[in-house]
Amino acid sequence: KEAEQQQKLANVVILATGGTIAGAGASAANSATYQAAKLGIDKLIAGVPELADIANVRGEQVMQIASESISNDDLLKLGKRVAELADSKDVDGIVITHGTDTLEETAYFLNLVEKTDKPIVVVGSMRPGTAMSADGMLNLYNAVAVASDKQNRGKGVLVTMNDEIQSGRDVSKSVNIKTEAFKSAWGPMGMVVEGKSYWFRLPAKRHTVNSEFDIKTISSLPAVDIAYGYGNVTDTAYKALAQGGAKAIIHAGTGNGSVSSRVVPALQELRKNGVQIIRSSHVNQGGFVLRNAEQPDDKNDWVVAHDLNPQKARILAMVAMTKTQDSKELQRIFWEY
Ligand SMILES: NC(=O)CC[C@H](N)C(=O)O
Repeated sequence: KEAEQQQKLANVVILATGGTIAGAGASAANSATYQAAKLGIDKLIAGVPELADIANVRGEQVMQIASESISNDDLLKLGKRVAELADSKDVDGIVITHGTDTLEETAYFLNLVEKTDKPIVVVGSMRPGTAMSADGMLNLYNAVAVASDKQNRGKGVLVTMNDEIQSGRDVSKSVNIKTEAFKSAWGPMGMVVEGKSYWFRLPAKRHTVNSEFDIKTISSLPAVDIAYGYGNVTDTAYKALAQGGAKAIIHAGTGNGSVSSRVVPALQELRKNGVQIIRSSHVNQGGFVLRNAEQPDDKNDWVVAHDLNPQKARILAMVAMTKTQDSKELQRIFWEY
């Protein structure tokens, strides 16, 4: 009977990378003070015995770190392992446990480069498993449930936190401490309740199988850095980043991605020297930067990130620049993804 049930269940691999979902605190009252990335994947799986009812689950520890320390090389390593598993006939879905600080970056990266329609779900938690009212167990259960359901194929890389199914492209950590941390300016795509997925909308942007990018052909990512716009800003950071080797600089601009008059000449100069300048906005949600609004992008040969926040714009710029150094092509890519 047991063997029969196993045959019917989907095969889901959990790739563990660390974060709070693998964290541990000194006491149950420590919901915010704890160490991330302490528990191995076997302990995480053992902590949610109900997983065995919904999928044949196995785990792999890809790394064990807090996500603010994830490097481009880590992204490539994870992305290549996801692709290998997605190609395997006996894998139906993939879950990645991840720290929440850069979860949105990893989810968007995978959304751009994984050529599969199998569900890929990135998940984390806001409280360690040792805390009262820890959210990791349910988030992981929901992630495995979403990854094991064939109906969830072809919808891009997903993020399941706080009962919601979010697009890996759109979602962003918008609140810290609280468990309703992950939001998208365009709303969640669905809900996952008691392991069942309920869909309300689908992504309009190119992703996974419809993407022109493929992790299997990417061996390194170019340096792309971010500089922040604010009152009384100087051009020091922008120049330093270029000197440090940045091939593109994401301007995390005020409002419409506006650029201080004290910074404009340096950015024009950097562009002439070959550095791509990409204007985004650091407003909290719903940034929307348009070409030639606030700044003459056609004249300056700059790119706009449209609705992508600065950290997501960095991911897309890196991936795009593995294929093109042309600013018009870059701009096309920023509209399409
Ligand atoms: N809630 C979290 O996962 C944050 C812990 C840690 N800073 C990380 O991103 O891995």
